[in-house]
Formats: sequence, C-alpha cells, structure tokens
Amino acid sequence: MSATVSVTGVVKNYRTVRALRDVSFDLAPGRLSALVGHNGAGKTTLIKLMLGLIRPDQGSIRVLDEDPAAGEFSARRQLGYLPENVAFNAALTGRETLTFYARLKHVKPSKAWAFLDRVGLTDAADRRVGTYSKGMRQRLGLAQALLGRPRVLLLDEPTTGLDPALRQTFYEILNELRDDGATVLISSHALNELEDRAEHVLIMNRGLLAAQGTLSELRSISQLPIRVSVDFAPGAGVPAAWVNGASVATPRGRMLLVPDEARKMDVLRAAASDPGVINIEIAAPTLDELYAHFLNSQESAA
Ligand SMILES: Nc1ncnc2c1ncn2[C@@H]1O[C@H](COP(=O)(O)OP(=O)(O)OP(=O)(O)O)[C@@H](O)[C@H]1O
Repeated sequence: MSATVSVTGVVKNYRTVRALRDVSFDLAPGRLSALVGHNGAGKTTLIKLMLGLIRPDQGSIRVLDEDPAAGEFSARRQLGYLPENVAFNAALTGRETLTFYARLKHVKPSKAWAFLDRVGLTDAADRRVGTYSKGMRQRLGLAQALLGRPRVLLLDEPTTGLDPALRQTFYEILNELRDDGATVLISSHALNELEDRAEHVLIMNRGLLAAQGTLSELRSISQLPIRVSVDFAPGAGVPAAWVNGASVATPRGRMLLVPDEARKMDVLRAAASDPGVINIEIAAPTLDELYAHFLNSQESAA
C-alpha cells in the first residue's frame, strides 16, 4: 500500500511563529485519518501545504506523487478540499455554485447536481446561497469537495455547524469514498465523533507531531490502563484471587485498571467463571484520554 500523501521533515515558519517543526507522516489510500490538536497546533498549515497553497521552508510534501506547490499540479483535480470557513458567492444559487466548481474540475454539471441530493440540498438548490444557513453552506461545501471522485479528500473542521442527521450522512459519504480507495483526512476537535470512525490518528502539538497510529497502536504505546468494571450479586464476596492489582470500589463492585489486553483477558476469564459476577463492562482509553496523554508527555519532554 503506497502512500498517497507523504510529508517528510517539514518545517514551516510564519516570521517568528514556528508553525511546523520537522513533521513527517504518510497518508494511505482507503483510510480515514484524523488530524487533531489544540488551536494553533499547525493543522490548517499542514492542509495548506498539501494543497500547494504555501511551501515548506524545509522538507518535502508529495501528493499523489507530485509536488502540490509546483506550477503544473495535475493531481489537483483529484483533490477534494473543504475549508474550515467555507465562503461562496451569496448571489448565486446552490446549483449555480456547484456548476461553477464542476466546470473547474471538468465534471458534467448534471453529474454534479446529484451531489446536491446526496447532501440534502435538493429543495434549496435553486435558492441563493445568501439565504442559506451555516449548515446548508457546509453541505454545499461538502458537495463541492466531492466533485470529480477525489482520490485525496482534505476536510478542515468539516462537521462544525452540521446537525446530527447530516453528520451521520456526512460520515456515510466519507465511508463510501474511503471504501472506494480514497485517502480521507479530517482535521477536527470533535474527538468523540472521530473515535470509532478514524483508522489512523495524527496528534499535533505546537507544530510537532506528538503521536500517530491506529487507536489500538496509540493505546498500546500510551500504556494507559483499560478499565474493567465488575458488578457482584448482593452478598457475593469479592474474590481477592483475581481482583488484584490496581482496583477501586464502585457502587456494585470493583473497577480494575488492567495494563494490557493479555491481562484484560485473564480478568475476563476469571470474572466470567465466577458465579458472583453479574455484569462486566470494559472501557479502553478514549481518544480524548489518549490525546491528553500524548500532549502531556510531549510537554513534559520539552
Ligand atoms: N498567515 C499566517 N501568518 C502568521 N502566522 C500564522 C499564519 N497562519 C498560521 N499562523 C500561525 O501558525 C500557527 C499554526 O496555525 P494553524 O492555523 O496551522 O493552526 P490550527 O491547528 O489549524 O489551529 P485551529 O485549530 O485554531 O484552526 C499558529 O500559531 C498561527 O497563529
């Protein structure tokens, strides 16, 4: 599986601001990657570099085997982009707006209009964009980004302003594209939303890549404990033999902090065969917790 986007040793400064400091990672086809980080961590700068809007001071960026900042960036047509603050000409209708972008991407307008339906804008297609709500403009932005079956889709804070129903549709559309082999990168602060959706996570902190990997890789690197909560039947004695190590009392039993998957399985086997146990719940470290962990470890290493 070769990378569709390669960022290697990238440094980017805006005068005295060190926006990116030696950042390297690859994005793969058929994968949804999440780019997370505090305000000012460098996420938008990375996306701008991938789009070729700015150049790195050091290092290199390759998108679909080309330099995006080169004059003739032919891969541009295979790139979809939804900016953080999407702005359209308020005097044009939704359909006219999409027709304009379809021409730029050499897509037949009639094919483009199907996307208005996909993002739920059919009824508003012939209204001026100036009358659209923020969520409707965001939907139009998404339709625009999807034109021309993009091979690389870069989305900056895409779900801000979307209602829950459209957010669901939005991720369904992204899953289809991803299953079709597209590379999808979402920059977002909505960690809980990305938790079950992103196969790959990039954590940025003050211009540095603090960590990257799949959720399970990040869990394993972080060594944060898995929480196993076990409830006991009233009157059942707590079996000290397997409730060892770090554990805390809960209203109906004990919560064990287990260090890894192997130990988790030991606990589960023991709990499942204990007649006093009436319920077991497992909580792996969340993306929120991993994010906080990697940020803290990087801050203390700096
Ligand atoms: N054109 C610019 N001129 C000067 N400084 C800039 C410029 N663009 C970005 N910066 C600075 O570079 C750093 C990284 O900004 P960037 O927009 O990439 O962060 P971000 O992670 O996208 O933040 P947010 O989550 O707030 O959108 C910030 O300190 C920002 O102030």
